[in-house]
Amino acid sequence: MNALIPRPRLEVAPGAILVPDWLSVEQQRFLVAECRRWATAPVPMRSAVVPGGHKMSVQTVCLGWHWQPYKYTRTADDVNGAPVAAVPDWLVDIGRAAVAAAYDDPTAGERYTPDTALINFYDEGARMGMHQDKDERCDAPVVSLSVGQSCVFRFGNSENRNKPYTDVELHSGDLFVFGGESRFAYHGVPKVIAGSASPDIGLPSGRLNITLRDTGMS
Ligand SMILES: O=C(O)CCC(=O)C(=O)O
Ligand SMILES: [Fe+2]
Repeated sequence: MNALIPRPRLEVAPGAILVPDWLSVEQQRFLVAECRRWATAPVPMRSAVVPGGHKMSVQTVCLGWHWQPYKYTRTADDVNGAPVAAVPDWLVDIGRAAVAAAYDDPTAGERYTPDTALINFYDEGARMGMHQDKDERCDAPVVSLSVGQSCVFRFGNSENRNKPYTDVELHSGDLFVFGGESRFAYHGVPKVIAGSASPDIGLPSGRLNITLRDTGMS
C-alpha cells in the first residue's frame, strides 16, 4: 500500500461498506493490547472445531456470547466451560460509531447495540472459508475491524458461496460493515498478505479481526 494515496470509501455491495483507515494508530495499539488480554482469560483463544471434525485455522475468543460452530452460549462449553468476558461499553461505542460512519447515519449508529464480539487471530497461513454469519437471531449489521497484517477479504452474494463475489484488501485500521441487503452475504478470507505487517501497532505478525454483532438473544 502507498499510504500517500488515500483509499476511497467503497460500497462493495448494497449495505456492505469498506471505510479505509478508520481506526487511528493509537486505537489499533489499544485494541491489540486488549486482544492480548482477552486471548488468555477467562477463556483462552482457540481454534474452533466444526461439526465433522475439521479444526479452523483461525483462532477465536469471544466476548458477551461464546460462539462455537454453530451456536452462541454464555459459557465456553467447547473450551473450559467458563463464562465469557463482557463486551466493554467502549467497544459498543466503537460499534455505534462504526455503523454511523459506514452508513453516514448517526441514528443508525445510536440504534446499534452489539452484544457479542468475536476476536479472530490469523497467522500468515490461516484463512476462513466462505460462510454466512447466520447464527444471530437479528439482522442488525456486522461491524468488522481489522488490525495487523492485511488480508484479501472476499465478499459474495446471499445465495451461495460462489461467484459473483468481490475481493478487497483489508488493511490495518480498516472498517468493514455489512448490513441491510448484504447482512447474510457469504464472505471469507482467502489469504493473509505476506510482508504486510504494520510496525507500530504492537503486533509483529498476523492479523486480528474483531467482529461485533447483535445475537438477538437474551
Ligand atoms: O476476518 C475477517 O475479516 C472476517 C471474519 C468473519 O467472517 C467471521 O468471524 O465470521
Ligand atoms: Fe463471518
